[in-house]
Amino acid sequence: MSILVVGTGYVGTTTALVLAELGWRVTGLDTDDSKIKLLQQGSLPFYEDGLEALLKKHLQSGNIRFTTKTVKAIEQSDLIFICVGTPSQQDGSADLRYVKQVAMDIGRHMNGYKLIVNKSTVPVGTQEKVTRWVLEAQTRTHPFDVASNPEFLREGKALPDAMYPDRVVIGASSDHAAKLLKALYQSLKCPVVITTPKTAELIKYAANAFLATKVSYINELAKLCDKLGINVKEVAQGIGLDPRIGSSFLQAGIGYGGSCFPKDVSALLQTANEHDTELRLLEQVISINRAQHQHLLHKARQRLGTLVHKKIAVLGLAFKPDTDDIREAPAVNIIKSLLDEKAIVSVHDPVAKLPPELVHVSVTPCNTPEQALYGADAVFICTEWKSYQHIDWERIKRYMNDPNIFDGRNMLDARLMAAIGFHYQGIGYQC
Ligand SMILES: NC(=O)c1ccc[n+]([C@@H]2O[C@H](COP(=O)([O-])OP(=O)(O)OC[C@H]3O[C@@H](n4cnc5c(N)ncnc54)[C@H](O)[C@@H]3O)[C@@H](O)[C@H]2O)c1
Ligand SMILES: O=c1ccn([C@@H]2O[C@H](COP(=O)(O)OP(=O)(O)O[C@H]3O[C@H](CO)[C@@H](O)[C@H](O)[C@H]3O)[C@@H](O)[C@H]2O)c(=O)[nH]1
Repeated sequence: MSILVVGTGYVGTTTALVLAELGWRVTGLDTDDSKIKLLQQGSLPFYEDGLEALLKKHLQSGNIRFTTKTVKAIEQSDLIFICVGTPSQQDGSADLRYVKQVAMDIGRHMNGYKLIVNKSTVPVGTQEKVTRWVLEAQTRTHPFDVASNPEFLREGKALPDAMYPDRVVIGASSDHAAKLLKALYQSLKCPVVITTPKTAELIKYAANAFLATKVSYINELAKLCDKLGINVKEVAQGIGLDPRIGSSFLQAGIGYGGSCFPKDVSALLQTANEHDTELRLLEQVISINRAQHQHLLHKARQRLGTLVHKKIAVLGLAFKPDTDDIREAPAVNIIKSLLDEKAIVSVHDPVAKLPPELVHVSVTPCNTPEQALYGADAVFICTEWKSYQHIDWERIKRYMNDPNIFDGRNMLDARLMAAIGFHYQGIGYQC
């Protein structure tokens, strides 16, 4: 079976490499020439631990190759994964234009049976749309199936998540398609949920919306903890030990970001709207999250009186550690608010870069955290990079103008920081 993966972003590249590791022959296709050139040379177009070694291994083994030649790639494949982006539109719904383009390309260049598998996160009913788009584009009739196979990997953990998934979800409308996909994944040794395409599509949104709800729930509780002088981390531990609740996604902070939770919760709400259904809980999840980063700014304003002309060091730009992805990163909103309030901002992140709209404004990008912290009136921790735990805080305190830490990820030890002489505040967590 010859496999084509269309879209070589975070999901497509990981999928292609894991399939290559499982022994399949895989082609990665992208319209972005610069990404393909990098991949052909054995370099990743994004930061993701462990993937580059696998890329080099399978370029050598011959299990993987990359191309921008759409027609040839489609003609030579039996199984095609769609892994292109599905960004938010103005109204919050998912933009399916890239998925449509791929479906039309496949239809136009089909030369025999193809199993088309959609891995992009798409609204319920998209499998039917893809089927229609392929049919409309066909110039000669060829049989095909369209299945839904949502992806659950996390950035920063993409390789282990894809190699050892908790489950594989297959939404297929034919036994043939379900059997082919089951066979493809059989060596993964995890539960396989075989269902309808619509159910598979909803499972993906329901999973992300549930996890986002957990985050907004603990963030709401953290606000109460602040008022009551209670440590939210202990509350999270105390409730998380109940297996019905579970300990994951109970880390309070400045809110969830990234390319998935914000857009997927909005898209699910939009689907509900289209079907005259109110999802009031999810409306609140979104609104809590949108305001969450303000909580940290509020604490700083209260402590410093004003942020005007205060020197603020922001540690961490990425929406979470171990990735360079800054899509919907809370740090970016915090920096924009700081600039609006005329603060002087310096920023450090081990891998992520400032977005273009913040490059030519008065934000100083720094190569080390120490550089960012020099002369600062306060530090805002926006991403819990492990390396920030290893900063020599005692030494750095001497170089700060005013030793204030506003820890948006509750990553430092409040008591230790206070003992060193810092004024330390986390989210629902302080000394
Ligand atoms: N990033 C994640 O952690 C993650 C996890 C699970 C699911 N998802 C979902 O997977 C999908 C892809 O996400 P991503 O983060 O990998 O996106 P991405 O933006 O990193 O990559 C998408 C790629 O598709 C390419 N592309 C667009 N149109 C194309 C076409 N016609 N032909 C060939 N290539 C084309 C783009 O050039 C880009 O390289 C989205 O629906 C997302 O919601 C993402
Ligand atoms: O206890 C927590 C856990 C997460 N977050 C934040 O939530 C966001 C999302 O984190 P995470 O889920 O780890 O990252 P993603 O890579 O966005 O992965 C999510 O989105 C992917 C794309 O759909 C899915 O495949 C994954 O299963 C799902 O976890 C980040 O900003 C985190 O900082 C918290 O604030 N507190």
